[in-house]
Amino acid sequence: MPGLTTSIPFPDDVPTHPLLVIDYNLVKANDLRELDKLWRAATQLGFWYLKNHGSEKEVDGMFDMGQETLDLPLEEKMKFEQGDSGYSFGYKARGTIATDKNGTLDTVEFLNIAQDDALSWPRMTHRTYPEPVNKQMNDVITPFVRKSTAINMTFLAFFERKLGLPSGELLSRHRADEVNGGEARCIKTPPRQTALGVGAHTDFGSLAIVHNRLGGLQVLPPGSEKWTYIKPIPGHAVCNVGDTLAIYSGGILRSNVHRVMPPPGEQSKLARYSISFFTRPGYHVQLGALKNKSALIANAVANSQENFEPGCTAGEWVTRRIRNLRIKNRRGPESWYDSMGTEHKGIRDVTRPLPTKLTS
Ligand SMILES: O=C(O)CCC(=O)C(=O)O
Ligand SMILES: [Fe+2]
Repeated sequence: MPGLTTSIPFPDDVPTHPLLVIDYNLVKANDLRELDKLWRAATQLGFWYLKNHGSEKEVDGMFDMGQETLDLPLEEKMKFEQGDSGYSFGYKARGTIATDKNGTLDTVEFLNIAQDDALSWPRMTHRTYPEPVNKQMNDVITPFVRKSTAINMTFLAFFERKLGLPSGELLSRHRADEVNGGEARCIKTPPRQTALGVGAHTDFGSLAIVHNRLGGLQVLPPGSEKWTYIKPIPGHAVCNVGDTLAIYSGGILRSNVHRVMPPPGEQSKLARYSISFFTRPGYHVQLGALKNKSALIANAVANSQENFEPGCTAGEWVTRRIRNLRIKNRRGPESWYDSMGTEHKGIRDVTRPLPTKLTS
């Protein structure tokens, strides 16, 4: 089992950020103390560990499938490349995305499999995939997508209640039977890298579930200027809030900046594979704070300097965000894109607050 060759432990001399541990069994049982902890995690850092997620078998299968696919010859993988138009599904080659203001290229490759394709299999909704994906769709990928979707829908149902939204307001924006940008991802970082793998970013969609066996994922905690590792804990997923949920909630739910570095210490000798699942709203759903549906959200928007009105649909949003990342679409070494996907001239320092009003 590829990722399990974690013969090298996470070093104990690098700083790590403690995350709250949420027990999925207790969340499903509506345990009030656990739900309170989940709310704190989602509103303060926007990251938490999830234990008892019940998808260990599917996650192991995803690591095997991901390694088999990403270890294919480049020529084979390139037949499924995403291109530069902002399309999310398929293969992303190394060196196609800038990780900083100088245009330093990324060192990771990854494969995105659309939630829609996994759920409609063997009927294609968006696109085709390499053979190892097709082979594992029934036994591994579709069950993984179903379980991950169920987890995120459980979280959304809870957030909806806590945000004072009428029942269904968040869930109906993330319907699995409407075309959407949800996807499963496998990322590969080759051994012995020194540069950033995935540059500082906030996730584009609503919720992410990340499964890691090696270190590398880092967060920049609010108010801090120090990037710190999130230590992988066996059997625990790392969950986080993304931008579209931050937008709907008027910033109450926090989409925190994070990045992927090469694994720390001796672990850097190993190739790093990670498995993630992203829930995104339906393509045709309009983005914007749900301030007319909840007094809590209206109040949060009134007290915030941020712009929660990108003025587009979730489909347009994700396309724009991805398109802006691709190195071929960058207009100069000193442009950067804020979390609303808007291009800015000049040097961005992610430890500095974003400009208050954005013209999107
Ligand atoms: O590989 C990881 O640990 C996280 C990846 C990530 O942040 C992403 O794909 O958005
Ligand atoms: Fe991310």
